[in-house]
Amino acid sequence: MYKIILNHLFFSTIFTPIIGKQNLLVSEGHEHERARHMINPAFYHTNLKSIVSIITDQTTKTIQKLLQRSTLDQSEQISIDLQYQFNALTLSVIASSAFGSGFETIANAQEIITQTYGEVLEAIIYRSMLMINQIPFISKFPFLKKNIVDNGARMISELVDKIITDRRQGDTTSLSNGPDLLDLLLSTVDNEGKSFTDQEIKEHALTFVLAGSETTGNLMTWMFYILMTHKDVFEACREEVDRVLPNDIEPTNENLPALHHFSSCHCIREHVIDAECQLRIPAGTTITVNSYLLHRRSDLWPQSDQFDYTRWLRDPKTGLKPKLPHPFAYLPFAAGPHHCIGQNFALLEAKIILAMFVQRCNFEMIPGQKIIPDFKITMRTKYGLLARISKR
Ligand code: HEM
Repeated sequence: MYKIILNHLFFSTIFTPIIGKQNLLVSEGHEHERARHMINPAFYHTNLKSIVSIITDQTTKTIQKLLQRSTLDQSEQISIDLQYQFNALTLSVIASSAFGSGFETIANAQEIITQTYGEVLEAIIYRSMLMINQIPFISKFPFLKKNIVDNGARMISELVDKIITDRRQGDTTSLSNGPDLLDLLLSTVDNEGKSFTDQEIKEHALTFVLAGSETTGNLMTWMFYILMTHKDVFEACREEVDRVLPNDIEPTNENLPALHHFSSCHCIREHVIDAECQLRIPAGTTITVNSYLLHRRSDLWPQSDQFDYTRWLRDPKTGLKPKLPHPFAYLPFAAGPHHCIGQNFALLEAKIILAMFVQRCNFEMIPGQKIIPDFKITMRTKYGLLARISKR
């Protein structure tokens, strides 16, 4: 048996222009271990409690905006692209959690994070697909969207510098009733009592925004695709939310644990992991696990191509989670030292968004559209997910 050491070349070459090199996603070895140790506590369940109000606030705003749009013209059948909306919502949740009130008060902050950040990412992915980013010599030539990457990255960097300075000076605060991710990054220290530098803080915050927006946005999109195509799943969720959160009560830390159905989410993502396996693979080899196929292996999962949330429900007698068919059979958040640090954050966020939409809205899919998975690091729907939303 060989321990396979992972090489994060893929992430470092592709995302460096926007997140730099001193962050969890890209760093390795001692630097990564130190940062992980310093940041881990922010994502413990107890510390995430203060994020709940940010998620409910942002979700309430999105629902209000969508319902207003859908009632503007009753005669017209307004169709809404849920993929676009969920990606925007999850981006505003993570940006509000990472940057606090600076995200709302600093001029152009929202525009830079929601628009410029997206444009830079798109340009980076475009250039990576053409292998430009991966060849340092060619990546310096001023063509194929290089100006979008350079100018956008500079604007984002200057904005986050200002956000950090403002928070240090006490000009901005967390948007929740407790410390946010920026507070944690500013206050945490390593074993020798050393804090992160401002450059490290900036890169970690930008990495949270990068790693924590579209991933969860796509999860929501696929969840709503399931709800709109599986009436039984939708009804089970609605029955539960009406029982646990009647009369549009907002999700809180107290009532969230009673939403059992909403904890059963499936996520799909291409990624690389550390693993032990029975193949002889030279040390240092980069391996990519196709989690889409892994999660559909019929030798591991009964009725593997069916969506069945009941396979994730806890045993009603013991309260225990169901046992996996193999420790590495389910890897939406990867495994090993680089596994997703934001897993608890993502599942908490998904649960709240799902519960509030099911509680307050009716939605149906626009007929005749093609839903085609599109693999670009994460898995989106190629043409979005068009739906009609109305007030319940
Ligand atoms: C459904 C949503 C999500 C999925 C499916 C997901 C999946 C993953 C996966 C597979 C990795 C490992 C990548 C690798 O092998 O290097 C990862 C890493 C990471 N994720 Fe997530 N993620 C999600 C949400 C989030 C959120 C909400 C945050 C932040 C709040 C976040 C922050 C990170 C960070 C910082 C890393 C790098 C960790 C490290 O290398 O030490 N993720 N994620």
